[in-house]
Amino acid sequence: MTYLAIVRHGQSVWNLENRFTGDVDVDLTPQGEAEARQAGQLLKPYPVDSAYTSILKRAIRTLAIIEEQTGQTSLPVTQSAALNERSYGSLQGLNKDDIAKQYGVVQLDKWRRSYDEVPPQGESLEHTYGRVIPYFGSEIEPKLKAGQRVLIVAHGNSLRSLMMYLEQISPTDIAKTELATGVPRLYEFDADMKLTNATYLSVHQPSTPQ
Ligand SMILES: O=C(O)[C@@H](CO)OP(=O)(O)O
Repeated sequence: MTYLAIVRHGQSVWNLENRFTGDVDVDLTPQGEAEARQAGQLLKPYPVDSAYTSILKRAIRTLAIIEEQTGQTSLPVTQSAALNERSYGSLQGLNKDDIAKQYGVVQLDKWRRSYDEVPPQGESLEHTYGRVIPYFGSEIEPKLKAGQRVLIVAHGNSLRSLMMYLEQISPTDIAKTELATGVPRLYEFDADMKLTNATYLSVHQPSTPQ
């Protein structure tokens, strides 16, 4: 039995400004740092043997903050561009509301959430899947199969493609699947690498006495 935790980086400056970000290397906001700290607290009960992240600073810094919080500061960390956010091509830097005004909300939604729509000069989710999953299969899955526990800190769309693979989400259903910043998702596997549980970690709300 082992587990894999995935975390989308905390809020970035361009998340806050509602701009297409893709592979532009923008930093975390103070709120993004706070989200990373909370993710670290939630991950404390789930120590890992190694961690993976993209080569973009919003993910690298989120991972570093998580490590500080969990106390796992000497974790082996691998950075790979295979885990980068999908490229939004010529949409990068543009405001999403302005794009909605120019092209309509239906087109905006297709570019953001459909599986196969390709943003101008960018990557579709299908393209992103095509680089994330082979990397996961060759570098990360063998470690899980060997019983090691792994943390991946990456991006909304690179992780949505991984969620498709792990949870067998269809191209239609992935369009409705969102991943919030800084909220860890934990996958548990049995000895045959069969997924036994998938859950978001969240702050425990004490129940109100009846
Ligand atoms: O702009 C982006 O790169 C992504 C992630 O922040 O946005 P979206 O949610 O539109 O895919």
